[in-house]
Amino acid sequence: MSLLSRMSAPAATHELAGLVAALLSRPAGVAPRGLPGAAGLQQDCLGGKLTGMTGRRLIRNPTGLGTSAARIRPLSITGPRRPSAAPPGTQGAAEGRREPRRTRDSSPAEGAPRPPGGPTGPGTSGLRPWSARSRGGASVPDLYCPPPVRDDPALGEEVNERLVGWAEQCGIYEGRLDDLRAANFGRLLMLTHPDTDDPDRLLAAAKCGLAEWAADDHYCDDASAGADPKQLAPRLAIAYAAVDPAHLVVRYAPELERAMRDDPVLVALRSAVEHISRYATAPQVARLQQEMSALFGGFNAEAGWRTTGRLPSVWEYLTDRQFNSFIPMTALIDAVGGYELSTAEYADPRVRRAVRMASAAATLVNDLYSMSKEDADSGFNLPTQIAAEENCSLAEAVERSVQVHDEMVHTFEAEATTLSLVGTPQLRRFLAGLWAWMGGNREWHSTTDRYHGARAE
Ligand SMILES: CC(C)=CCC/C(C)=C(/C)COP(=O)(O)OP(=O)(O)O
Repeated sequence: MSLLSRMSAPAATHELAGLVAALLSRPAGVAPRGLPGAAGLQQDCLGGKLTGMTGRRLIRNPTGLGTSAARIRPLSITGPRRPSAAPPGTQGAAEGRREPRRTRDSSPAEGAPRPPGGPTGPGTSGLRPWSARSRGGASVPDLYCPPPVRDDPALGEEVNERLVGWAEQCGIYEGRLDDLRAANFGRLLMLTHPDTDDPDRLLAAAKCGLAEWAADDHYCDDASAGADPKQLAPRLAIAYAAVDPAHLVVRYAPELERAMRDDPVLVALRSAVEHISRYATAPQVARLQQEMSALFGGFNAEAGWRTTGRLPSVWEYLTDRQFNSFIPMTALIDAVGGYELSTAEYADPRVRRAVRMASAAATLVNDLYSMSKEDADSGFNLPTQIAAEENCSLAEAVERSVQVHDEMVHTFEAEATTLSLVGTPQLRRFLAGLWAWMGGNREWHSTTDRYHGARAE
């Protein structure tokens, strides 16, 4: 019996649950009475004054000529399937852009499809326990995590097939396409972005995620796929140029271009960013680039630990996991959903904190589920770092890792709740999107062959 199989998934009860459910069904800026943490709203983390509990928003909705498309109705991610608007300012702007085929509307309606796990949104997990899902008899870790909002295997399958075809064209995971198909990254995207049913939007985001994973596998983790810590930093510098184009003078540009075409990881990164740019606005693409730059910095830290043979301390590892995390994937939540969170709001330190907490917690889910695979790859994960530093058994270290995860999720939940009061409808929708992302991420990790297939066992 594996370590993970001895842990059971409990009811994710939480005192905020009912209040947050009430909050998410209200218009922005209207607080339910007695919301825990409301006092913290009076002051932001830098000591500055917030605009007030029930008053103005963190960022005002845009007003004036031409801004009506940027306003959206209050969030309900359990709404019916109807075509939604393209991201503000992007309609038909790029050649080849496809409109969403099926995208979920944000308005509630009678008879709307209910998510498999019951009520959703930050805080609502306490309303319905997330039931343990087992595979081959193994139960999941005891994690505080929402349920998936939507599980549509056919949609996941469609995205996955197209994704594997694209990977083959790029040349990533050569000779391992069957493993790639079985990992079912298409399902991950279907589960984590429930506010669109458009396979092409999901595919665009899936390509970004898979290209990031390919950089991790081919450059960082998997020596049999070419990973070499000594080569990592210069490789990543060039890889960043695939994400955010470098502009060389005429004499040298062809050599860079050749390098971009010769390396499957670079081909994948460039192609993925090109595809998502059909749906994302320029500020959304810039956000993705910024998060990928930080991701690559995190990859470099791991390579440093590998080459020096020094294990990171737990605080150091957790700091790296703030950047070397799923944050480039969560950064696309609004672009995939067909709306836009403004740069100003995404950059607000309180929003950054919430986004980092949620994305890092989702990454710790990866640490817990991928432990056996990482042992084989000599990769890093939180339980291993805790066991080494705190001189405890791996089982105890797993329990402590779960506590770290749960604290982050609780923190996100409370802070997302308060941010929802002062933010725009787009922010509220984005925060609910993060919550949904965490639920879908956990579901995928508990079922994917990447961590439960023959190689992982
Ligand atoms: C954004 C993205 C998909 C990056 C890939 C690296 C990353 C942040 C992971 C969570 C993958 O983690 P890890 O390196 O531990 O890989 P496996 O768990 O072995 O799949």
